Amino acid sequence: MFVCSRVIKSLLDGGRQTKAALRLSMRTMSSGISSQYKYETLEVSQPSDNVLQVMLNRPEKRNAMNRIFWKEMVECFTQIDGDQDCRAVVLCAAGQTFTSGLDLTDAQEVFQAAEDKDIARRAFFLRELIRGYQESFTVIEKCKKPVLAAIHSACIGGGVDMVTACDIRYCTQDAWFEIKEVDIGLAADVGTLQRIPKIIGNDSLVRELVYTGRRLYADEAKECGLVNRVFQDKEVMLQSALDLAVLIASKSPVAVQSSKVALIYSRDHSVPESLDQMATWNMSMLQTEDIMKAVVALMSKAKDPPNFSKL
Ligand SMILES: CC/C=C\C=C\CC(=O)SCCNC(=O)CCNC(=O)[C@H](O)C(C)(C)COP(=O)(O)OP(=O)(O)OC[C@H]1O[C@@H](n2cnc3c(N)ncnc32)[C@H](O)[C@@H]1OP(=O)(O)O
Repeated sequence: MFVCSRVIKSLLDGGRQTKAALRLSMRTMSSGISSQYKYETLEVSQPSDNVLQVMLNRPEKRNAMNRIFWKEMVECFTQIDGDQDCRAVVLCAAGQTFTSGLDLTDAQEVFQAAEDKDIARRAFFLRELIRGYQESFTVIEKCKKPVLAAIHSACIGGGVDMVTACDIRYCTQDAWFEIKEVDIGLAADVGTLQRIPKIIGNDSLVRELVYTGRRLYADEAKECGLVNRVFQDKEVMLQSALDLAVLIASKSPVAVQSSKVALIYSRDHSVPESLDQMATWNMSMLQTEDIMKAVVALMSKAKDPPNFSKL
């Protein structure tokens, strides 16, 4: 009886919330998502309900990562994490190149700022700087909404750091990846070395790529598991990435976002620790109305997915 009344209540609430959500989403679309997400190096759009597209937008510089970009990534993904209307994100890039990585001209100026400091102060400055740049991509992992990277053409240096922090990677047939840092005399320091071994699970290949800076082309990237799908061109890839984001956004946000948190936790912890985290997490999440809604929809063979409330 209790379960039954909860089901009916949740269905009724769902109806009310659908209308409210529809009104809000119409309002959002009419006021324009770009007025809520104002960035210089990133263009944010809403291609579909509950889905945001974040596009690197310095095509004339091949989307090189300058200091504004490093700052805006943190602001943008923090904003997305708190955006109840967003349930999945597509990360793509404008122009002919996905990204040429670190903006070498800008970086030179940034490093020069510490030149006249004493050696210890310069070291502290650089440490803070690197920690800040690391955060620009870790924020993708901290954002509970799944982030799908749609990569075309060149993905160099910092680009590999960035996409390895994403949940899912698609690329075009003409895509190539380059862990370029060795060629500019440094060890990659903003995420690639920490994340890529866990993604492709081939230590020998990782070391080859890291020590040589050679290009990894689309087919090999798929073969080793860096990407899971390769598309003939950018347009087809973006449509497929959007379709996937829409599908993810149709699921319970409680289920999807809890899964992301658990997957990242378990990557960094032992199986027993991760099972414990899962049990503690789900002792709250199992009480969600989403389970009831999903089960009712499943059992009644509903054509459309249930309307899950904002999270
Ligand atoms: C704390 C440290 C944190 C992060 C560290 C990350 C490390 C890295 O990212 S290492 C990788 C650094 N990047 C590179 O070495 C790539 C350099 N660029 C290229 O190889 C090429 O530009 C290209 C990406 C292959 C594209 O070639 P093409 O299509 O022929 O374009 P270009 O004519 O070369 O460039 C057009 C325009 O963009 C400027 N530009 C390109 N890349 C960068 C860059 N990385 N930094 C700054 N500017 C870049 C280039 O200078 C041109 O500018 P103009 O004003 O038009 O001359």
